[in-house]
Amino acid sequence: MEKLYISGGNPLRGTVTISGAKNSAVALIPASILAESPVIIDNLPHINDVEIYIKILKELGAAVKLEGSSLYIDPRGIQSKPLPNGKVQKLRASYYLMGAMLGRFGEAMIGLPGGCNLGPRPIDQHIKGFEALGATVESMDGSLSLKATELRGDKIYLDVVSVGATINIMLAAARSEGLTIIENAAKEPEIIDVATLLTSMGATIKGAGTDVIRITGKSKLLGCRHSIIPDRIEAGTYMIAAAATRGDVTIEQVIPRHLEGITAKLEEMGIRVLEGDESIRVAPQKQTPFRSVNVRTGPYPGFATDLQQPMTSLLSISEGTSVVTDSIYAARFRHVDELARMGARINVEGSSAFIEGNAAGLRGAQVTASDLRAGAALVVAALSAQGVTEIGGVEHIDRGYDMLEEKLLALGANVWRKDERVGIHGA
Ligand SMILES: CC(=O)N[C@H]1[C@@H](OP(=O)(O)OP(=O)(O)OC[C@H]2O[C@@H](n3ccc(=O)[nH]c3=O)[C@H](O)[C@@H]2O)O[C@H](CO)[C@@H](O)[C@@H]1O
Ligand SMILES: C=C(OP(=O)(O)O)C(=O)O
Repeated sequence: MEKLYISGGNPLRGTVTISGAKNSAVALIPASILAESPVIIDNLPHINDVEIYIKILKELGAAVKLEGSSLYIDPRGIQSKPLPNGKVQKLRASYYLMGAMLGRFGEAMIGLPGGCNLGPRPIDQHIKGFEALGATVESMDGSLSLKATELRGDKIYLDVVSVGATINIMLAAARSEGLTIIENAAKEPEIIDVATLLTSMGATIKGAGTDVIRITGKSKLLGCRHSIIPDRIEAGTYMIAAAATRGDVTIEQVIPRHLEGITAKLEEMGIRVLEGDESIRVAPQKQTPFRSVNVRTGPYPGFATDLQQPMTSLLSISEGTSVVTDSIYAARFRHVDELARMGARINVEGSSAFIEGNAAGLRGAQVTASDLRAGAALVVAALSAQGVTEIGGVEHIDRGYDMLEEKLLALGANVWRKDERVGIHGA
């Protein structure tokens, strides 16, 4: 069992380069299934979710080669096979196999997805979309079976703004006959990224990034080359970590517009953030305590729920009371009890955390990450704390942070990983 150790208190200083976005990568890889010639995806992050997806594609019969950060996928050998359990349960984004396999073969049998345990995460809107396109969807023994003799475009109004449903419907619609219109679509940058790939493959997609997306499908899509957008959640995590350690960090290879939600909140706390064209700097701070703020998560361009947990750590070391409300995942507060072990004072009521900030800071402790961003929250807290923090549940963090220790070490953090069975890496 691996653990991450952080001896806190070092201000992070220097530059860090952000990797390609996890939530794009895990949609672009299955999107390649729809093509009838090779797809090359550049700027691929080296994270566990991507590794699992590569294995799934190989299992389906694709020829896949990873060279550095470029992934070559030849989807021609892919066969329609059931994937009831196993790897699909290890990540959330395995649900994209439903849209992609349905689009390519007119059938799919996929186990229900895994991913972070954030409370209920239904996929009824995905199913509603597939049914509107002409598929019959049946639930059996923890899997969904989808079948369509013909996929035909339709108008689909999403009852809930959903990233996954928007992308999944786009995938199936890209190989459907005629026009599909998604209303009340999600507007996250990763949706534009997937639309760009599908357009390069030959589909016609208008309106991605707005709440109405129009997709005109093609019976045959071809391969292409595509570079993944920067990971705004990884970037936001480093911004928060820089502030929490009162460091001076330039975060490179980002799209600052994608970071407006977090930038605005940091500035409201009195933290200096300087925007470049493709970089963002969290500059040295005055020694006065950070101000408390209230945060409410929302669909993009609102404050990202995936940054709510690390933000809670920063607010724990600010002055005054902050209220953090997660309107996307009401139960996304499993990090709170762990932060309490480090001295944070947080009460959760309903979908809100009431944080009594303590500018004197946190102290190292033994903690466990229950999910990916809970892990990020604990890393931020540990970097700022006095003493050593031992973080378990590292496998969750590895789902989404590319070269975390290497990047933190280069910024001056004192971090190492220990596998109880083998010894120490990266000290
Ligand atoms: C792989 C991936 O991209 N994961 C992201 C994606 O997850 P994911 O795509 O699973 O999240 P959604 O955008 O679908 O979920 C948003 C909200 O809609 C609800 N909902 C969703 C679908 C549905 O059919 N029915 C329904 O009720 C969910 O329970 C949630 O409350 O967006 C989330 C919200 O930005 C992020 O936290 C995740 O990092
Ligand atoms: C919730 C997340 O991921 P997933 O949807 O893949 O579980 C996340 O990236 O914070």
